Amino acid sequence: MSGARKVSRRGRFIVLEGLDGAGTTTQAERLAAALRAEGHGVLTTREPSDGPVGTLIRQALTGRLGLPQGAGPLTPQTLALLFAADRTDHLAARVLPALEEGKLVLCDRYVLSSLAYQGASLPMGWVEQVNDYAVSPDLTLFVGVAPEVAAKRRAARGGAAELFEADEAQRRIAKQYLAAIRRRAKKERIVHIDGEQGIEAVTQASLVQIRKLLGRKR
Ligand SMILES: Nc1ncnc2c1ncn2[C@@H]1O[C@H](COP(=O)(O)OP(=O)(O)O)[C@@H](O)[C@H]1O
Ligand SMILES: Cc1cn([C@H]2C[C@H](O)[C@@H](COP(=O)(O)OP(=O)(O)O)O2)c(=O)[nH]c1=O
Repeated sequence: MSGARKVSRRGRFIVLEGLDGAGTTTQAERLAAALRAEGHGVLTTREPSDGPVGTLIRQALTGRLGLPQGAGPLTPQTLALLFAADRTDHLAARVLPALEEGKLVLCDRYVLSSLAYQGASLPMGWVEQVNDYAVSPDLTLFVGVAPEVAAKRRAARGGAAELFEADEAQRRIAKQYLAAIRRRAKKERIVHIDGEQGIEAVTQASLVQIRKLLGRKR
């Protein structure tokens, strides 16, 4: 990000991104296992985080906020600010300490999700601005799948539908991801992984990119 702070980080910050159902949760677990087996210290984490604001967001996404009768829904702006607020807590509580300890941090979603999801209904420049505090990842792996493929995988996975999971919203978010990647790729390393391959192939393609990062001098 333009105002990204320089923090002492001996570790590496790796982010997984993609549509709901693209397979980032599956890959985060598999990549962590593979990297730990190679002797790396790994922290797996996610956004929305498991902190107080992240927990509130997850309740909002599934309509479980428990608001009094008549209290309106959160506006897109409020939600964007909540994601950005959660991010600052998450960085302070989990990500930055692990990076300082020299760990590999594998994070399921980060700023690019805000640019794609909140940027689908708000000016992307504003969303970027409210996330200015967030440090840049060393590598982002975008697990790309067609919205129809992601929808089939969500249906097979089951579970309650969340706020952004309607088919039309996902098609808009897919386009927005590509616009966000074009915008951020000038300043950050973002690699597209073909997420329509089998699970193991996606893991191996991701490991190639992570090993490249680990082999590179800072
Ligand atoms: N490459 C893949 N091929 C086929 N199915 C997959 C693949 N990756 C994940 N899945 C399945 O799709 C569903 C959604 O995956 P998940 O990792 O939960 O997605 P996300 O965290 O991106 O929403 C799960 O049931 C998972 O087993
Ligand atoms: C981190 C982040 C997530 N989101 C959305 C993406 C998902 O729809 C939802 C997170 O829910 P989650 O359960 O993590 O999604 P999944 O496991 O299916 O990928 O929040 C945003 O809209 N903005 C953000 O900044």
